[in-house]
Order: sequence, then C-alpha cells, then structure tokens
Amino acid sequence: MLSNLCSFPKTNLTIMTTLSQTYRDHPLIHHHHIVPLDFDSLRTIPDSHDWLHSSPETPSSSSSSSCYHTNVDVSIPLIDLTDHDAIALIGNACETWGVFQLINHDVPMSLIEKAEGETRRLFDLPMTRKLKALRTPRDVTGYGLPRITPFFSKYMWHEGFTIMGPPIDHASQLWPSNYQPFCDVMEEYQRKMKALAEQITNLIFNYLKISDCANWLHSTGAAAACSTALQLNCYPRCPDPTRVMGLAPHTDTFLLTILHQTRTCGLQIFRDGSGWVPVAPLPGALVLNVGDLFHILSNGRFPNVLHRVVVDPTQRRLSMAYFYGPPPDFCVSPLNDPPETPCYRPVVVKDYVRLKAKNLENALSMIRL
Ligand SMILES: O=C(O)CCC(=O)C(=O)O
Ligand SMILES: [Fe+2]
Repeated sequence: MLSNLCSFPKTNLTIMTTLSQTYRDHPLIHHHHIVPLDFDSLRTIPDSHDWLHSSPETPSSSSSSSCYHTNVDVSIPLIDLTDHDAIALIGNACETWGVFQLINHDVPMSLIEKAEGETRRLFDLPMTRKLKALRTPRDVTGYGLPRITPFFSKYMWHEGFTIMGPPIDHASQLWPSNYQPFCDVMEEYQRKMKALAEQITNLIFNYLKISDCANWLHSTGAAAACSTALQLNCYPRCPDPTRVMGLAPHTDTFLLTILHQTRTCGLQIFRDGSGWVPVAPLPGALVLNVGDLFHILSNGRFPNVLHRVVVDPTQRRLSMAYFYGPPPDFCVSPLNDPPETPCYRPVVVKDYVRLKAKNLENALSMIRL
C-alpha cells in the first residue's frame, strides 16, 4: 500500500502556492534579447538564429525532416479512448514510448478549431501590437520567447504566448475592444483539457494500481488548484529550415502534456535506437506525452520523452500545449508498490519547478538517488 508517499506536506496546508507565483518567484536568468524576431520580414537567417555550426543537434543532422515515417516499427501509438482496453493501451504506451496520440476523446473538434482560430488571430497581429502583450522577465503570461531560451546559445525560430491564469490583461492589450472571444475560448479550452488530463491521470493511476496517491484529484478548493498552463506556439516558415531550430530538445516539467498541432509537421520525439521520430499530425488526434513528474512518480517506468520541433520551409506551424500537474505544494514520490528501490527522492512540485528553471535537463539528476 502507498501511504502518504505522495501527498501534501503536513505543514502550511492553509497557505497554498499558485503556479504563477512559483514562476514569478523564480524569474529566468535575464537575457537582453527578449523579443521574438519579426520573422516574416526576414530574407536571410541572422547569426543569432543560425544553429548550423553551433550544435550537433541541428535539424540537418537528423535523417528525417519528413513527417511520414515509412518504418512501422517507429510509429507512435494511436489510441482510441473508447477502446475497452484503453487503460492497458495507455499504460503500455507510457511505458514503452512516453507519448501517444489519442482519438475519440471528449474534446469537441469545434472547440479545438475555435482555439486554433484564436491562436492564429493572435500570431497574425502586427509585431507592434504583439509587443504590447510582451511577457516581462518577472511575468508568466504573455507573448515572448520560449522559456528554455537562456539555456541555448542560439535563438529559436519561434514565437509564443503563455497563459497561466486569466489572460485578460494581456488580451486587452492585443485587442483593446475585442479581447473577449479570445478569453472565452481559451478558458473553455483549458476547462476541457483539464477534464481530459484528469481522466487520463486516473486511468494511468489505475494502470499503476495507485489508489491513494492522487488526493489532489479528489480535493476541493485551494488544495485542488493543480498546476496548469496553456502554451500557444507559432513556428513561422523558414527558407532554410536545416539551419534553424523551432523548439530545442527538452522534456516537459509536469505530469502530462496534451498537444494539439496544426497539419504542418514539425514535432519529433527522440527514441533510443531510432533517433528523432516525427509525430505526424492526425486529424482529431491529440498528442499526449509524459513529463518529468510522471517519470519520477512512476519511479522511472515511464520515460519523460525528449522532444523538439523542426521548421517547415513553406508553411507556418501552430500548436497548443496544455501542461498538467499536481498543485505546487504537492509532494511527488516514486511509486513503491511492489516495494522497489526508489530512483528519485520525493520532491515538492514547486521545488522541482525551481530546479528546472535553473538547471533545465540537469534538474532530474539533482534529485536522482
Ligand atoms: O509545438 C510542439 O509541437 C511542441 C511544443 C512543446 O513541446 C512545448 O510547448 O513544450
Ligand atoms: Fe514540450
């Protein structure tokens, strides 16, 4: 039995931390160039964004910028949520891949299309307007570069908009008299994503035979304030995609990420023995991947999949990533049923967020036993 392995610490139960507060308390290392480029106006790739000679990880070093892998051994699992074996299929996919595509989920296609439409409307705005909603170094919501930027020597071919909490302040800068549709759609989208994330988390806990680990799923009020964020991503087309990086290789911090991608290819996951494997966009499918916290909680059974985004030469690509984790004050401990040697020490979510903000991929090794 798992008793109190994963839980809220006994102290300070009344003072709950929010995720945006956690991020605000730990601003990223400041870097001077915090504004995304106006990519559409560029004819050549500036040195600041040219990864060709700076890293062995450039997209040009990978065999496949094409989306449609012909080798069946390397296609990411596709799971129908209404399948009577869904628990086993999802658990298996988490164990063997750390990522899968999901169809027949309850998120209406019309809502996904509306959210994608609002995302397009945002990135279509002139740069002067988008800059009015710029995320400040001490803020979490807003327009700007990927949060992982300070860890790389080159900039990414990317512009993003992060939503943590109500986006009304920033949205009203973008569209002074017409911000409500954006706020309404994003709120509804996050509600549906949260319900799906909870459903999948429950299924996975079932698969892992965990019963009392997820007490935040059953709590109300402040204790139920799980860590969530919505990241809108835009990867403008690039005349020479082999020299640029849409989003550099990283793992996601929380339990699960649910991603909607437009029809343009770009997302790739790293798989031992196969290298970078594309995640082909499938109409109606959402991509779910395991983040660091599920990797810790599963005691390393689920890989926290390394992924990156490459850029297309002719089409802009958009994506919406919803991150889901336990509340910031929740303590995550490795699964111990049947008893096994823990690979990680227990960690409070907000402490892990801080470790990650300072150390990126080295964060995990800092709690490894
Ligand atoms: O755009 C994508 O496909 C992936 C986005 C992503 O990995 C992220 O926002 O963390
Ligand atoms: Fe990611």
